[in-house]
Amino acid sequence: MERIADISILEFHHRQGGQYRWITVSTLLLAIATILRLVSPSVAGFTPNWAIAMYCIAIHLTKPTYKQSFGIGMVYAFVGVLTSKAAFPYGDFISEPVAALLCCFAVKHLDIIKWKGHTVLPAFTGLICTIISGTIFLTTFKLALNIPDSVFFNVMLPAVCIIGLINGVTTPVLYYPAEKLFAMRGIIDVKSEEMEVSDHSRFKLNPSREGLISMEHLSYTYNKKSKPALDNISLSIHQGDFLVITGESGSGKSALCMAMSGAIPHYFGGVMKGMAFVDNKATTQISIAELACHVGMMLDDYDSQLVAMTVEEEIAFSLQNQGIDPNKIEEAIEHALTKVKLTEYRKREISKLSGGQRQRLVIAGVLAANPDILVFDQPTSALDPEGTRDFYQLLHDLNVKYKHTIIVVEHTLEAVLPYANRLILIQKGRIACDGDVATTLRFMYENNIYATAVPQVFACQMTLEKAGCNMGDIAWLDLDIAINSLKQCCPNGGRVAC
Ligand SMILES: Nc1ncnc2c1ncn2[C@@H]1O[C@H](COP(=O)(O)OP(=O)(O)OP(=O)(O)O)[C@@H](O)[C@H]1O
Repeated sequence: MERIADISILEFHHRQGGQYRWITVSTLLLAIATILRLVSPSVAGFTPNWAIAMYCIAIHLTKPTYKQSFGIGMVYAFVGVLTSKAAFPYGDFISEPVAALLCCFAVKHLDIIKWKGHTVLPAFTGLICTIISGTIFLTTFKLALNIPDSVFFNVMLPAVCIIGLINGVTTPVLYYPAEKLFAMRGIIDVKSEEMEVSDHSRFKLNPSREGLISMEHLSYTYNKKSKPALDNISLSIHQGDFLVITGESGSGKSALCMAMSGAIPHYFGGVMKGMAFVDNKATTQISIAELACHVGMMLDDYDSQLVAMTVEEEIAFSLQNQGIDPNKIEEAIEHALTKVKLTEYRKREISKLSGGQRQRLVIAGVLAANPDILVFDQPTSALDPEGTRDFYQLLHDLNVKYKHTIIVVEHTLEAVLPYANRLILIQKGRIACDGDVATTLRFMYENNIYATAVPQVFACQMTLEKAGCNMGDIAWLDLDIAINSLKQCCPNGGRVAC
């Protein structure tokens, strides 16, 4: 294992789309191939082999490993066998994985094959993979059904060569629009911006700070961006913290949350410098699935995280995804519902829940993995004041009663700050201030940085202080604190001592 002396210069490059994009792309193309196979007319008895063209395209676009390519070939074979009208279609189980592996080899090692500076690999793999796959398939067909040699050599093999030639044209013709489409949807990178993916597995990476999460000189620049979204962030988050992160729109708050959950760098394409550690492990050395056991995240469009029909099905789905023992699911559902106070809604359809209840359900689903840390990105943007108050009371319970560490990104600070022990102000991707709530609010007010977000009651205390009034040491985070503080300053209803 290689030791890294200066973690701030360590870089990690990642392509857009995440570790499972090979599944997304190959599955979508498989659906298209199956439809085309069923509806495309034949010309002089010949049709392209859509399946081979499509998995070659998927392998070109996502560059899977050999194991993953084998998986793609097997899935296409299954669908091929199920939809085939041939008397003996089972040769697909050999021919498709072999051709997929061949395509994977070509993508990894034969990218040098060029014509006038342009790659001709899609055409080459379309041709070769079809001929090899077809030959294997027909050989099994011949052996199984005892086809005479004369038919095999004079009819079947020439037919395979013709279909190979057709696929040699079809594959590149489909490849370029597919590349454009997937790049437009953000599933893959545009070819010209594609970068090598880094591998940190050979490094020995240990945090130099203590904490459930620690970030060391972390910078992150999204693909196609010149300015970093995060710029040299160093911080530690400790067990039991209730941390609020605030800052102007576009300052990098969500990016910071993404770096905590591992979506940066695992999903988003870009360049990360420095390192984020979760539970003392570098996020570049563990998978998103493993990170989800430590950090649970609720997105601002939380409805997109709901997938089932009823409340209990939703939580059961999360639990099954975590691989929880089926005998323990019942108990875990009950536990998660108790934590978010939704027990009485257990059988209810999700469509019949209010916005606040759906939000609690998302939290219950996140809690199913039993993460120590819960991250909420602008959770109350769709809630009314009462819903917002209830929501933060719930987070307070999760923090105090169930010992979860809470991280909240918020613009509207009044409702959340009474529960927080720490407030971070982000400005242009950097930490402008990190301290207890009163210290950061004072910094914002005095330096006029995002001062519009400072709660009015705190701004009032600052204004009185500026006027020379001594308002005591306790920060006015809500009206009750302010009233008590004022009562102490003027106990007999007298005038404030200025
Ligand atoms: N997927 C992305 N690809 C490229 N750039 C992005 C992406 N997401 C965010 N950015 C850019 O990164 C910077 C930080 O964005 P981020 O969403 O983290 O800000 P934010 O503080 O959470 O903003 P808001 O309060 O509006 O949600 C912005 O300049 C934004 O345009």
